[in-house]
Amino acid sequence: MDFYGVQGHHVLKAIVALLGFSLLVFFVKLYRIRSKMMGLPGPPYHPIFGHIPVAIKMAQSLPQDVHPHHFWYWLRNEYNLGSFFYFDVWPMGPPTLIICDAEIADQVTVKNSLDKHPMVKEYLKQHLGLDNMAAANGTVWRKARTVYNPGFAMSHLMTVIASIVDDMETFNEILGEHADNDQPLELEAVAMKLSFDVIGRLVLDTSLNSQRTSDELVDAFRRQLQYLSSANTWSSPFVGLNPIRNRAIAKNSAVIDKCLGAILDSRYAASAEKQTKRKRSMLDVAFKTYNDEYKLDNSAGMDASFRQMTIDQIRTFVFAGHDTISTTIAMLFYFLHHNPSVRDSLIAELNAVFPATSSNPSTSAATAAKIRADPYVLNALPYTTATIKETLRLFPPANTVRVGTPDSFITDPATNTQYPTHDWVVWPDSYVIGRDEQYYPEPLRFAPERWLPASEASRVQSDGSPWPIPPAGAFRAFERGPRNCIGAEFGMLEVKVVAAMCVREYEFVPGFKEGDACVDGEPCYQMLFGSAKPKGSVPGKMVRVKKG
Ligand code: HEM
Repeated sequence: MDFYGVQGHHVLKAIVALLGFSLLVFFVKLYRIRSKMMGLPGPPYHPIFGHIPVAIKMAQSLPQDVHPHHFWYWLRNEYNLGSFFYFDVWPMGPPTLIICDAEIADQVTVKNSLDKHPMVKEYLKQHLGLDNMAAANGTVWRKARTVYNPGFAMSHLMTVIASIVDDMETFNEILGEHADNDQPLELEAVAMKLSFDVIGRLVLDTSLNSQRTSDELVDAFRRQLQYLSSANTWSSPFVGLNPIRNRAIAKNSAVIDKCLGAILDSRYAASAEKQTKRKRSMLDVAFKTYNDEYKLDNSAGMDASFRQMTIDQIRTFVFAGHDTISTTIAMLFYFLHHNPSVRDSLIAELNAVFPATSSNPSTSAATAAKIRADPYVLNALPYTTATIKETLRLFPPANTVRVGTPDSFITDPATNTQYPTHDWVVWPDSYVIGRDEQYYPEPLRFAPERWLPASEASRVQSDGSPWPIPPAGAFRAFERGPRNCIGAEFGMLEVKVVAAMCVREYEFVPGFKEGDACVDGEPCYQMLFGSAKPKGSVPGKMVRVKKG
């Protein structure tokens, strides 16, 4: 048989040769990867299949939808692994070095901050653009961080708090409607709309009002987020090839660009005038830093590459900020339900700082008034801060993934031996470190007292001895070093406002059922959905707290 004049047996030979070559490349790579693992610490290793047999056992022991945080915790416990270990399931996933020790984690993030792994850019580029701060490295990252750092400074955040309190009042009302109608809710999903509104205030100085209405920009963002869950290397490496999915992402992206571009252009034109006013949006702050740095004059119009970079960064702030905060809010309510004595202590602090008054008999109204008058009061809530930190310790919603290099090694502090990072995805794991008994006695106990200042008398364990002070590197919910979370202070402030305005008026009753899948006995485990999200978005009911 002829194919366009080429004889059939030639075609067959070409196919066989191609297949043979591909197999050769595959086996050479397999050999190279497997031989790198020899002598490195990790679970039981098969010279051909690597850790795939272990991964199969792990998959049988955990629900299918778990976040990789649970993989690393399970492996460490199951095989009694130490402060770090290597895990190689290639070609099912990239060979990974998991760090479970505070000091070693600091070696790759603080002392020598390794670049973000290219797979982060690969994963995020369709959603956030190529220059997004979360995935960029080198000068692109440095420029973005320099432009936006002033917008996240505490002095600037405090100018935004009053408008955020408006959104919080809406959130409080919505919780009340759910309680009064006895309606089940997914708490994280309800809190996510609040997060969109709050980020809109911070970044765009706009009321998106997505808690009550639909908005073209927010709707496009929300549609876009649906495509995140399947886009992870572990579940399906082929998902990025789906043309229907890619078209939908491109369409949403165009809507987001259009909406943000319109806001940007009008703000840029008005920014010169706004710089004289006290309250400025993050965009105004960014424009000023940019203009100062490049000695530009607004009237010349915005440089096209700066415009695209700005759109990418705003997308990044929405992406990085919306669900990390909503997860933290939902998990705070969840942990408070299971720890009534913590709830009592939290309420005691809030009552002392934000008492109801004759002019504002409801605690939320009194709190809103006090925060509007003096936003810095939010920095004087040690127990509330401790409760949020404890929530983040047990349920860190995000993590970093770095790339190893030929000249960077980790050093085991116990032996002073160096181990390679080159060709490994480097994953310092905040979840495993946050549950390590050497830093946190009774690690599974929700005990905010461990975060209180050393001078606080209540900073004691059940046996009366003081909680040990964990090393700084053991709390990594916002990561550490130059690539730490730019929105950490803002995230803490927002959750504090929720706690102050809502916890005394509503209690959340989780709705997990007998027989629901659990991880370590916990039905509300972490799932992979962009970030580490709580199972089922934390289903349950809101109940009004009885007065008196
Ligand atoms: C409770 C809330 C939050 C948590 C737990 C959290 C956690 C984190 C973590 C762990 C990282 C490191 C990620 C990595 O290395 O890939 C990170 C980075 C980042 N976060 Fe947050 N975040 C929170 C809120 C926010 C908010 C509100 C914003 C913005 C409005 C934000 C913006 C960012 C950005 C832009 C980065 C990348 C920074 C860089 O690489 O220089 N985050 N966050």
